[in-house]
Amino acid sequence: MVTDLERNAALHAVRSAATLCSAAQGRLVAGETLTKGDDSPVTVADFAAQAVVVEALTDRLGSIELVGEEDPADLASDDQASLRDGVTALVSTQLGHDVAAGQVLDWIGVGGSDGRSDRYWTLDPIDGTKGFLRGDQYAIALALIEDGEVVLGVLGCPNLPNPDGSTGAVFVASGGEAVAYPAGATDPVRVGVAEPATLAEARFCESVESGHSSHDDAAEIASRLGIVAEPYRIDSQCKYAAVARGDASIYLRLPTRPGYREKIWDHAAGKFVVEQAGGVVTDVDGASLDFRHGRRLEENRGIVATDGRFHDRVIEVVRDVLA
Ligand SMILES: Nc1ncnc2c1ncn2[C@@H]1O[C@H](COP(=O)(O)OS(=O)(=O)O)[C@@H](OP(=O)(O)O)[C@H]1O
Ligand SMILES: [Mg+2]
Ligand SMILES: [Mg+2]
Ligand SMILES: [Mg+2]
Repeated sequence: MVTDLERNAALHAVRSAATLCSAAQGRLVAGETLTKGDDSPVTVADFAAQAVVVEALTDRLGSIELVGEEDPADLASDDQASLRDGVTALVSTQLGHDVAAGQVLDWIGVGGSDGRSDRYWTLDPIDGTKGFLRGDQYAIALALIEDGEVVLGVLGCPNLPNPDGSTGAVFVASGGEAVAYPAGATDPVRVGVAEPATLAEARFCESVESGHSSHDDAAEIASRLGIVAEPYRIDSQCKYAAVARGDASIYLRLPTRPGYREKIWDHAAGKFVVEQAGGVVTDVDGASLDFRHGRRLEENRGIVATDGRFHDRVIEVVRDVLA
């Protein structure tokens, strides 16, 4: 069960992080980006966004359990002093008052939970960091998980173009529906998946980076399904938003190497937005995503999200191609 207090706190937290990230994107200077141990990039804005989400949630809800992507240990060494200062400055600007560096690191550190309890939050403060650095799409993804099931998903997509010409929307999924708050709108609009009459009319989306999802396998799957439209390549969990509101009807995330396990924060919020908008999300074998195994989806491989109608057929072809 999700309380109104939790839903409102999560929406406020994601909006605050989105404001911070929008202000920071395009203004990063040399030294404000770091390569993590797994060779992936992280910026001052990723750390700062995690801090402001924790501040917003704990201020309204008291202590929380959170599985967050970023780790304050990456900022701890003496070499990282200027990165720490950059993070602290972004957080202070967003909160409107000076905050001590130690406080900022403590907030980020709240995200260190192992994700093995009955009820926890998970956060990707910037999903699609490579897209963020390129000046493209990224998302702030926050979800609440209860007994291994997502019960609340909030997805901030600050650069997503809206049908009315505005830019940016926050998607909220809970209680049987998915809604979007387009930039500037106070009232939410209901979002629902597209229902193309035939698979041939479907459009699929995939990662921009071929290292995150195999473009070659996706092209083969699309060809076997008779899909003619070019793939919609868009960074981050904006792919889930695209399926949820009908910009595309399939999202394929196809393993690029055998041992990779998806991180829970890369999928929890987005997959719930698609489901509450009427779609279906599984792994490439058609199995439900299982959030009971800690920080990674240990029992799943890859992702397939669809509008629902053609899910079984898509899985059949995905399994054939990946076999
Ligand atoms: N090998 C591999 N396979 C699958 N996924 C991986 C892999 N390596 C990294 N990651 C995760 O990909 C996250 C970004 O995925 P995207 O779909 O947004 O990528 S892309 O920007 O569209 O190319 C990215 O999330 P962020 O770090 O939050 O950006 C990573 O967690
Ligand atoms: Mg990352
Ligand atoms: Mg991510
Ligand atoms: Mg991230």
